[in-house]
Amino acid sequence: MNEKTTADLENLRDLIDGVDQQLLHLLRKRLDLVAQVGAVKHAAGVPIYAPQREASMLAKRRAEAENINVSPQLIEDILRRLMRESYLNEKDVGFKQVKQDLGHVVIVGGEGKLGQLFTQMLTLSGYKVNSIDKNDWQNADAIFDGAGLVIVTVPINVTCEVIADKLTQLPEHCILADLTSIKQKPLAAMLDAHKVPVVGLHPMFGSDVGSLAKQVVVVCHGREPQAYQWLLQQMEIWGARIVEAEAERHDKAMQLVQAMRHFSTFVYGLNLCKEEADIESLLQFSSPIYRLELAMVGRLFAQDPELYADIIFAQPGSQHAISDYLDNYRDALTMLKAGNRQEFVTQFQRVAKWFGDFAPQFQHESRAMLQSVNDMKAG
Ligand SMILES: O=C(O)C(=O)C[C@]1(C(=O)O)C=C[C@@H](O)C=C1
Repeated sequence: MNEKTTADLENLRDLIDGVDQQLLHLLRKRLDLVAQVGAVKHAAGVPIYAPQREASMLAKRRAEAENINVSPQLIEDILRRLMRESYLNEKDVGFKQVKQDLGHVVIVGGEGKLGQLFTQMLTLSGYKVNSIDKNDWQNADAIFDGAGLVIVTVPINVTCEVIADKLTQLPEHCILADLTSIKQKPLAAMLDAHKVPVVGLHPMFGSDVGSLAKQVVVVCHGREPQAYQWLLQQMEIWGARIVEAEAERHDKAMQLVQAMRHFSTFVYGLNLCKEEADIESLLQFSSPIYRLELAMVGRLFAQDPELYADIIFAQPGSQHAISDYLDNYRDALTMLKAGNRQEFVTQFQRVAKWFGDFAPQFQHESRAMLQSVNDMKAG
């Protein structure tokens, strides 16, 4: 670089620094306004996530961006990231307490990660929350006395046992709920153990989400839904999207959404390990999609094996789904070994037709993800 180029670049970079600093101050200003919105929402019990406001705001900003020759996607990306920050900040002010005369909440398994998250959210909403864990059962009577809501969140393989053995003497009007990732058996166990309000919940997210905004909670109704309506409303205030489902339909979907997905990820990791793949080289030669794939596989092994064993072994039906997958894999391998390229193209087209409009939709969604994977690269 000659001297003139160096000087020109330096000048321009100084100007960019100035603009970035202005952006920083504008961000501070926006965060302060959002904090005020949080306080207003908290007082009125308005949900943290406002989808209509988001949609209309994004549409307006996109149109304005186009008018001044800024990419609409750029402003959308920035605003979506800012709104993620809003969810976190608005959460800190706390939430309106929907049910003020509840009595306290007991979380069975409150020391677990999901238990801790629900403890945090309920506490932020003004409820008194007690936890009962493995070593506390000798104090059970005192802990449950006066409880208005009991939430069970213990490992799947002991859930029904804990419900049947320990939760048959709850206070009369207490609501019994669980957070297990399968629903038929725990719901049946709860209905059996407890004669009054019962509801099955499945939070479709990990405990590290930060905020519940836009996160799905599946609700399988048990008994006396009017008694726990407030709980669903409370979760909506936290930003969650409530999806009602029959326990059977939910469990069937989980065979694919959870059991088969985690099992194939597990086998993928197992295969890399047995083949002694060199992760450093894989990273070096990764395309963004492969980087994302490695992240998805690798993150599994950063977590608790017991949790995934629980999910994978929870339903015998999952074995059928996984076994069908293996059959299809084998057939596809036979096609590959036979060098049947035409058959591959035919099958590909068949699947593409079956995906229909979802295929381009998923391509569009994954493009944004791949770009952020690329953005994260440094050095
Ligand atoms: O306008 C609101 O209701 C807000 O909470 C603010 C805000 C934002 O950051 O602009 C954040 C979350 C909502 O989903 C919508 C918009």
